[in-house]
Amino acid sequence: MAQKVWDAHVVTTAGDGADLIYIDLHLVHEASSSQAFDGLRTAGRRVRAPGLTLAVEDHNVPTHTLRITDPISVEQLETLRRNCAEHGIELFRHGDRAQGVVHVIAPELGVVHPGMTVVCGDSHTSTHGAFGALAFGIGTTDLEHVLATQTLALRRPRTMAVEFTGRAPAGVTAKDMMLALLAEVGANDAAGHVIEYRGDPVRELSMEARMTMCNLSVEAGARAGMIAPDDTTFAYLERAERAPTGTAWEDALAHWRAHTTDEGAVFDRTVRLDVSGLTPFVTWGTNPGQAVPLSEVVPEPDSFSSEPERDSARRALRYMDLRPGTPMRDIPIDMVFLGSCTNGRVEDLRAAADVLRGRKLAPGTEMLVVPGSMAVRAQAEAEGLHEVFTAAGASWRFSGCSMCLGMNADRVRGERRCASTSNRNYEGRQGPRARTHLVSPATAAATAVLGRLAAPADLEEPCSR
Ligand SMILES: CC(C)[C@H](C(=O)O)[C@@H](O)C(=O)O
Ligand code: SF4
Repeated sequence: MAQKVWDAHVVTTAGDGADLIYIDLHLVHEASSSQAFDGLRTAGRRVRAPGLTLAVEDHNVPTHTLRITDPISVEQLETLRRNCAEHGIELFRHGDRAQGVVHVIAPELGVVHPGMTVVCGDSHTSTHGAFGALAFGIGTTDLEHVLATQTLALRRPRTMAVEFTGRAPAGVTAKDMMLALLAEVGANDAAGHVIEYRGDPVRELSMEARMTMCNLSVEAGARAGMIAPDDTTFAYLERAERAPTGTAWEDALAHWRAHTTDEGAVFDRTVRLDVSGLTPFVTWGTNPGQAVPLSEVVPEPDSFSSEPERDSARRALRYMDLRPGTPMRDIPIDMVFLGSCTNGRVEDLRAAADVLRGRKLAPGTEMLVVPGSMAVRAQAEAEGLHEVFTAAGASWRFSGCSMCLGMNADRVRGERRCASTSNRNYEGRQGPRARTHLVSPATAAATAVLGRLAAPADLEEPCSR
């Protein structure tokens, strides 16, 4: 599938083993685009295809208010606004009905289609592979190149199949499947590859869950992650605001159906993972692959097979202030963050609300609920989910990247410990000394109620510990 999309987009060979490939959609946000626009201006160039470029304010926006006062945010957002106005690029501004995290709004609008090439100056562009698009993050130089030419010179990536087998037990989400995969393959194992997620457990996932899965591809070091389009994909797109209609829809469908992997196709690598025995996963360390089932204990660094892994585990435990052998369920949590382009879609909010309904946050625990987009926020409010969150004692916010990374007002203060539905648990990611445990939305909600890492099942057995 990745190769077919690639082949369909080669404009010419670019020398040095690279191809010049055409880019169908370029997504832009304030945190990574300003230098590229400056470069364009210095070179006296214009944006070649403003109509294929879409910009949004997400990383720097406050989520507690629609007023922006922080001077750095003001400058970043004003720069983006000027750049978009100068080049005629559509921009979704903080507070707009369709604003949100870039990787949440583009699929929602229906502008990401199977077989497309999609880029953004952002590593989690891999999210869009859930639609069978070849979507990947790019750096500033490439960003300027795409703005100027709508093409990119790249070497053809290698391919990797991740075959999920078996049947995921109830309560095991795409997030858990991916944390289990990352624990198995490690944080950089898929470098240079485009992953295709395959197998019945993938086919059974909703589009939201497929986006969670592809989003996390980059945490295995992969260039991109993809899932072949099927009826689930088409049904999602058919409802989207900007999807093709009428005969254009019929034509599009015929085209999209062709963008799947041929039977018997050979991948450069294949990894298999049986999901039948999985239970909710959580991270204990400072990379997303340092994860274990919630039912286990903090691992002993010496139990890892290589010295780099042992060393990384030792450093992680020091930063996380954890001792080997501690049951994961005994780890107290101060803050819970529900949101991000990994798990900030309406299905994620529903899963957390189902757990929180009629319950309260543990005393001393704070929870931030940040919808991935204003559309998610509106849908959640139409379903009354915001009332469930606020009744439980959580803070209900406007949309943005928020506490996923410490680039705006939402941060984990001091050395507090946060259970987060986002995708990265690096040192300082959520605040200078913040300690992050990556979890699914359901695990996040149960954790908020008990004030320690917990799964929803733990709430039903109050006397079990
Ligand atoms: C700021 C941005 C470029 C960055 C990324 O590339 O992913 C951010 O979105 C992240 O998640 O770390
Ligand atoms: S929500 Fe987090 S991971 Fe996603 S784009 Fe924003 S900062 Fe990056």
